[in-house]
Amino acid sequence: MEEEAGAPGSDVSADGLIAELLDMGFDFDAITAAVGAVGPRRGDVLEALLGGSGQARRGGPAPVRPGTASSTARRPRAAGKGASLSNPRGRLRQSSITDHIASGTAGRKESGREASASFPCASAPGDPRGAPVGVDFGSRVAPESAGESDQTGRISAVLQRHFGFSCLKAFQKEVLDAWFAHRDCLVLAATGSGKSLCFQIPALLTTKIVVVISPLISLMHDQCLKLAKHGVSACFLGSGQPDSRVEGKAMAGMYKIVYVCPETVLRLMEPLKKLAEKPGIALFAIDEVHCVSKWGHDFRPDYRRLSVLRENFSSSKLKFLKHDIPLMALTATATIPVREDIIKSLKMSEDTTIVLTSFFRPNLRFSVKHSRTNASSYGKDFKELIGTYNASRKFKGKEQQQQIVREIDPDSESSSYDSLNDSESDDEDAGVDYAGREDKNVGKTKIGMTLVKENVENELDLYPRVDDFDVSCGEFLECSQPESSGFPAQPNKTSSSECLDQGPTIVYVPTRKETVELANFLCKSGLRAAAYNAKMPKSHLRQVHQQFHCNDLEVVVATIAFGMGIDKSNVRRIIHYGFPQSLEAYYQEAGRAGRDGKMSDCTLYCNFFRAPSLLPNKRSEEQTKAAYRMLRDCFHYSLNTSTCRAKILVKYFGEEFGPDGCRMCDICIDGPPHMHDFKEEAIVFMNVLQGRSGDETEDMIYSSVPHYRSGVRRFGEAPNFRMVVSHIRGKLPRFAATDKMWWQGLARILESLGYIREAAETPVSQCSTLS
Ligand SMILES: Nc1ncnc2c1ncn2[C@@H]1O[C@H](COP(=O)(O)OP(=O)(O)OP(=O)(O)O)[C@@H](O)[C@H]1O
Ligand SMILES: [Mg+2]
Repeated sequence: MEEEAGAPGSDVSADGLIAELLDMGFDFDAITAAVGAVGPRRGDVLEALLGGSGQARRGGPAPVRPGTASSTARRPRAAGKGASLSNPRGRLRQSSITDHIASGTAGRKESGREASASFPCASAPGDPRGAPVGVDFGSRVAPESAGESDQTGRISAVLQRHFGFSCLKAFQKEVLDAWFAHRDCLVLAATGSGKSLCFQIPALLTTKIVVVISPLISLMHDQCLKLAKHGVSACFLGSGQPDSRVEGKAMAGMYKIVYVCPETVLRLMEPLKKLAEKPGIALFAIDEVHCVSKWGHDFRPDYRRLSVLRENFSSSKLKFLKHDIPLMALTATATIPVREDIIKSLKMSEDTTIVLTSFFRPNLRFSVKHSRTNASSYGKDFKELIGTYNASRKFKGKEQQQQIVREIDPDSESSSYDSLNDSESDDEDAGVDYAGREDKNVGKTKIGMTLVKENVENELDLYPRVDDFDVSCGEFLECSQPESSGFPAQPNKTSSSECLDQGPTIVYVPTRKETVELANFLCKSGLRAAAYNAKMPKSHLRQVHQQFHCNDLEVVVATIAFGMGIDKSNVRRIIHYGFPQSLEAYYQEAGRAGRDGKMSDCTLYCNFFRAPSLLPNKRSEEQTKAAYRMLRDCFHYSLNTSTCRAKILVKYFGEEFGPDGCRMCDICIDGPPHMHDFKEEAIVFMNVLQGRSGDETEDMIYSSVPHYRSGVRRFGEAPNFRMVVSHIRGKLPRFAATDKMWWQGLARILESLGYIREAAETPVSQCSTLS
């Protein structure tokens, strides 16, 4: 039987333990401090680390469900059965968090392969994949005949010298082994686990160039800056590249790592072939590779065309190549169908190595709350957040706080937010898209800069755009000082005040307009907040990135345009104020939190009736259906009252979680709610939906699934939800005082059980009885 974390006698070497704990998502500094304090006993170190998280939380924001989380959060999950995952080729067993906790995990075998959960700074003994396989190391490193220990030594040296890390994580080693073997590799590892290092290290082991395909300028910029700081020359190419000479220099091999957006790769095929000949291309890394798949949440058509890489850079096509140039495809959010689609679409080779780690993030605490998610609920929903930040700078003078407000909105006296309070008026507009609502305040809002009207038009950022960012500098040399490139040298040091000891918050909202509305509201409540959406001027977006990285902002209120790949260690809260587009998008965005391994909150505020109105109408039928499918998964996630949130999320990516939950989420803490019998209400609702009086309460047989609309009803269409509720409240006195939101919840439950359907969906003909 596997030993539980913290059990006596579960000691391993300090290096092995550090590697295990890194894999679990703990911060390196925290681990070494804990090992220093309590010695290299796994149980003691875990206790110290988890105790430390609890302490950190006591000093941090109030927990979502106060009072109960801290004690249970410290309990390690019992070692259950190791998670197994049906991976596309069945070659590798997925590691689970229990692997990381249980002792003796390294060396467990499955399917003929070692699923080592950890390794110190040396290859696992006897690992056949560690054998030297003719890597062309070029002039910087030893010749190909070098043994495995030399290989490990070189990696260690590079890791220490450039990144200051003492060990690779187990999965990083697996990936590098595949690269040494010239194999294509699909890397599926949790957000914040360190995927970037997998393709950055090869650039430092050879004289060849690493070409990285990445979807966003902001992401490329961020990574280039970090590389420059670590003494690695890099550049990015694409529509956002301000210096036309950089492309030529990159194709001449002057930067170790070249980031390219997918559109540009297609244009650069010929120069890349020359680069492959001299000085050579070590690998093509395709980051955020879920963008390849139509089934993924960030589908980018140009990613699909990246099959040209396998077609053109093989030894059969380019005679000077000894081996095909390996493809390394990486993502944190790919469901099983998406993985299959990726391998097929990119034409990855038959013997592609799939490196699969647990998607579980042990320090993320998930919860769901129900809300109107509009301006009328800001006051109530953000009270705690505002209190948290304001309290942390209580020693600051009142005068200074007022100045912040004046800076941000000189028109504060005319603000509509003055009227915001905790009242829960039964606003009939709640749940209706903002499109039809006039907000005179927004056009004249200032958030550190003047926003013009077109910045706040009510549109969704459907896909993050590649040119999402405006940069002044397009190349990043080893000697570049990060300051000169715009971002600070110490990105996680608080530069402006002590108020950010909690770490910042990202609030995701569905529409661009809301980014401005909510940011304005938070600014007026005394917080340092900024809006971020794709339609804002790029100079503003750049400023937000910079301030966010410098800890000058407490809250960024953003659409999906902000997030993918953002690697800031101390983000403490991710709030989704409204439904995400899919659970994949949700997990990706939530993954921005807690990258330092400390406890962080991921809260979803949902209004079941608002989501469909946010689906853009310019979609094909197929896209609309897919969007509904993804939304329905989000509904199920939020409607769930009995299964651990983390369990549902990792299951979505095909991972079995074992019998226990995370013991941190709202479900694990609060348990399932008391059951209520709402049969009478359900029958009334369905009767009215079908045009009956609603007074009959006996079981009814329906000839088809009744439909309803959440929007305005047109002639001949299914009844509008608002009318149904008005009818119930008007005609049936016992329901006169009922809340519309309550009926919305009931309707979504009925829908999830198949009793009713929203009219925009394809009708399903079936008989249902409520019994
Ligand atoms: N071997 C290691 N030891 C310690 N820290 C590491 C190691 N490898 C990577 N890290 C750190 O982990 C953090 C996250 O890395 P990275 O941005 O590559 O994550 P990611 O897996 O690409 O996440 P996402 O899916 O969100 O893009 C970085 O700050 C990096 O320095
Ligand atoms: Mg990444």
